[in-house]
Amino acid sequence: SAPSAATSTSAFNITMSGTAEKKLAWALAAEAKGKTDYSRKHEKAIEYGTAGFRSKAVDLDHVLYRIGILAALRSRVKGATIGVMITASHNPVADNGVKIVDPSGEMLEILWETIATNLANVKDDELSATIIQIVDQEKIDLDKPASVYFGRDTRPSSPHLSNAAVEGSTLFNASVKDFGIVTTPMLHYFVAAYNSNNEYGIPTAEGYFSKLTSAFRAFREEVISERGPDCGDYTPIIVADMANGVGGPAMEQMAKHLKDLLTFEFFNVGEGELNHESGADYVKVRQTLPKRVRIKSKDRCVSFDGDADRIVYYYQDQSVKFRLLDGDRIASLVAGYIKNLLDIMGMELNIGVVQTAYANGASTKYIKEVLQIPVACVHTGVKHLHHKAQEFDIGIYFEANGHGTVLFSKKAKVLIKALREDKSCYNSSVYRLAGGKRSAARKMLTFIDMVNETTGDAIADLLIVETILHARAWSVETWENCYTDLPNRQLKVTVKDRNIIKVIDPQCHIGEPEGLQEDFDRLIGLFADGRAFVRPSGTEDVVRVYAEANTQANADKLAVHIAKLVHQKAGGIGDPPTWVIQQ
Ligand SMILES: CC(=O)N[C@H]1[C@@H](OP(=O)(O)O)O[C@H](CO)[C@@H](O)[C@@H]1O
Ligand SMILES: [Mg+2]
Repeated sequence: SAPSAATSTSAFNITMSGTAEKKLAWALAAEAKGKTDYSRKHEKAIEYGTAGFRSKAVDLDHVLYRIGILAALRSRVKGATIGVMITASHNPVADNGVKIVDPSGEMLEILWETIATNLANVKDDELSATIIQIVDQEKIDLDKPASVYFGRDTRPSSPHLSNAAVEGSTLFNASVKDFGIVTTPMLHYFVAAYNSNNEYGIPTAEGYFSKLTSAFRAFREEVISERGPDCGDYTPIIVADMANGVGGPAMEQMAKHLKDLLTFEFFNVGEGELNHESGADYVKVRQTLPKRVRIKSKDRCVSFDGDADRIVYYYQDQSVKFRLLDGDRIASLVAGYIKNLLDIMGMELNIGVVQTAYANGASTKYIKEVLQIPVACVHTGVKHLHHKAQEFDIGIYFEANGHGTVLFSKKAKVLIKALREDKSCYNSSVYRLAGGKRSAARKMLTFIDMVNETTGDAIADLLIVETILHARAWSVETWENCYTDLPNRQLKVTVKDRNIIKVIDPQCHIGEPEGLQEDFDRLIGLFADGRAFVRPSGTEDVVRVYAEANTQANADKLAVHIAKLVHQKAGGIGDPPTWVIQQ
């Protein structure tokens, strides 16, 4: 409705328009409800970190309520639907968290992270003033409609926290749609699809599964029509560890769509504790099989994380040795295949891979030197990778932990479509038309429909990996033979204040404490192929240590030495780290 004429209120003795009245009334109501139902019960500050707010679930009531309010405000600023996902991803089951999804499905704009952090931390009786401040600063028109989509993971605390957020949004007059238990990438997709007026897809679970699986099927048919049904060393059987998270129900639904093409053997689909001794993070960090999974030698296995935005592959070789194919491997596989299609199409698009310091040095070398594709290194956190990848016509980004996707620019899509349709850009200097090219263009376009361009998506990534392995007629071993990983080790160190450590660049060189980088450098110099760095985690109260070297024993040794230095120079808590304890 239109703002009403200016009025004055005796209580505040100021002249206000209808919107100002509404602002005050809503802000006061929010504060009153906050005090009674969602009060801030502790003094611990919380920060919108690498992946939103994360903490012990019991500390989050007020945060979720306030984020519900913020989402309703953000929706008005953007004139679009905003997403709120309640999850703490791979964290233990007692944790929880929340992230906000912006209109085109990407992570919340960085400027608003500060606004969110401030709103989450103010005292109960400062809530109305803070809300008013946000409304004024961002010039938010409360007469505009607002719409918020909600999703949550399988944590026992999630329904309650979701309700808190829904109440916040409802109080600010947002229309609310709760998708219940969904994967994080599904919620990103729903938001993007709805805001695109269904151009990106239909914003329902069925719309999501049918978009991805139709593309998967179409791609297979294209490959089979070209080369026949023989797919060499590729086998369509996958052992899948779902970490007792949202991946279980989602994958079971997806598998139904593709039961004639892929066979799954599922483990950890909800019978046990979330992320406990299973899941992508457990497998990646420990470099070992998840528990409660039965596999035979050479079975191709995957693990998702708790909210199904990460995937890692692995298998056991003939000598029962665990072999990991992580996010770096997926990036290499995808980049190599896309480059190949571009070569067939004769299309000179600007393609790049985005990694972080956690990428295995061997993968970076392979992508640069063998695939001849440029590699960019950015700070940890998907938002950084996503933004960097947008600078390319085709940007492939993956964190080593298996979180990533592929982004295609508008220009890339238009050119590839034109080539497939053999119309508008015919004879353009960008490409030459010849036999086989249109088939490659068709493949690229179905590939684009199969990836989730809004964020890393374990289900979509599984489908693209399976597609490429099938198209290349590769086994998991052929894939692994592309390059040999440098042995590496990750450790955690608990310190009094992890933010004492300041990194100055994406490679994580240390700015503070002073002199620590020089100590690291001296140590690293003693190890062949040595590389090591530390950074404060954005999701856990620890400093993370990463080291790689020519042998596993050396990588372990380097990691422990670096961890000891951190403990010593940055206020370590408890005993200095040793490898035995960390295991
Ligand atoms: C080494 C590592 O895997 N770090 C993860 C982890 O962040 P930290 O800031 O390292 O806690 O969680 C993030 C969110 O899932 C993910 O983006 C990131 O890659
Ligand atoms: Mg996750």
